[in-house]
Amino acid sequence: MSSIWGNRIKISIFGESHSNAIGGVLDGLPAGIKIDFDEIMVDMDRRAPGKSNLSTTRKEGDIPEILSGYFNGYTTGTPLAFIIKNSNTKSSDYDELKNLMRPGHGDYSGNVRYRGYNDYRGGGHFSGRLTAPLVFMGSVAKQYIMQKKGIYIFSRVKSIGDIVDDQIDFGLINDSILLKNLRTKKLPTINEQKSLEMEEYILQMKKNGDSTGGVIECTCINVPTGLGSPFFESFESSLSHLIFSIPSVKGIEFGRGFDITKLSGSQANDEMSYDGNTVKNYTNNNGGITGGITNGMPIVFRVAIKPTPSIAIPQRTINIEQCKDEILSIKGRHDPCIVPRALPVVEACAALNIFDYLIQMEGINNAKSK
Ligand SMILES: Cc1cc2nc3c(=O)[nH]c(=O)nc-3n(C[C@H](O)[C@H](O)[C@H](O)COP(=O)(O)O)c2cc1C
Ligand SMILES: C=C(O[C@@H]1CC(C(=O)O)=C[C@@H](OP(=O)(O)O)[C@H]1O)C(=O)O
Repeated sequence: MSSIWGNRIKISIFGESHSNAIGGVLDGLPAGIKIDFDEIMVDMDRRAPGKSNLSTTRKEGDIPEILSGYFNGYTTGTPLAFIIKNSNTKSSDYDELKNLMRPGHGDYSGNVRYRGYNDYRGGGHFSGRLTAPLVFMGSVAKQYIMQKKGIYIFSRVKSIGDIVDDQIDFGLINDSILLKNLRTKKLPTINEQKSLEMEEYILQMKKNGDSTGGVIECTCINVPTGLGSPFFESFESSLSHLIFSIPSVKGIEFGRGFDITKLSGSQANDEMSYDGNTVKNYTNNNGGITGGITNGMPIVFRVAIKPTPSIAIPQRTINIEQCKDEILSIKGRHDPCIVPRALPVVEACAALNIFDYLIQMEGINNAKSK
């Protein structure tokens, strides 16, 4: 099935951008987790539409309504089911898009895949809106892994177009980076001047009726050593599976990523030492994962987000009703850049992946062994 993920936990999402509601089910949660809804709303608001001039103008509260699995302030251990209402739909924006396929969106491939039965309004089930349930479930996972293991996840905008933020030395993640309180910012960067340049660039693209993409860098610290497996259940592969579920993602790289190929072995290897009882690496070129298994260093990965497909600049496309070529200029409400709203979604995927493996590890550690 296409909308379910997980091994130890199972998550599923449902709904369409213009249906009554979207939602999800998170199954496999331990009983007795206290959920802080104020904390969850911080992440929901970071993703929600209509919050800034860098976003689509559609306005939604994005308040999750719990249907089951939660009682007297704690998870019950049974499936946590919830909905998020859709209210500010404007389906007339999509009248002509029933037959005119938006280049870069899922309209044509989705029409073929679902034999024309797909709900095309607002992108239907293909919409970036379906990332709201992911953020809710990821936020619950974040709270669990933070409370249990002190795992902390943060992300920043690494680049927008050709504007690139400063490098972080991932061998040396320290409080000064964490204290920058990245998640309160509109376009979180390490170098604040870069953030201003990025904003200006996005607004220029918006004015031109165009859009832009960028790269998100996500870091997870205090992740225990030993999560993952070699081959098919490597930590990287399950995380990539989730990350590629985010509409608009075109790539992911870990640690030094593709650039590691430019180093020699002696430069690329992360040399090791004991720090008391803890094993540390002097560098983190492998992004905290070796052999498909976490090695105790921060997990560091970057996600490539393409430019928003729906743009006002006229583009060539097809009319599937009349089987002819046409020119399309899209007039609805769209994000000039998806990156700022996708940050909490990327963090949610990281949290859910860690959560899934932690539950497995705790099962293994609780089992009797010789
Ligand atoms: C948070 C978020 C917001 C998005 N907003 C828009 C949007 O306003 N307009 C648009 O055309 N695509 C938007 N997208 C991207 C499309 O949903 C996506 O490009 C489309 O489903 C096709 O999937 P693909 O890009 O993975 O091939 C958004 C994606 C996300 C994650
Ligand atoms: C509503 C959201 O973003 C939407 C994502 C989206 C798309 O094609 O992905 C298209 C737009 O939908 P509409 O045309 O209905 O305004 C965005 O506004 C959201 O993410 O919550």
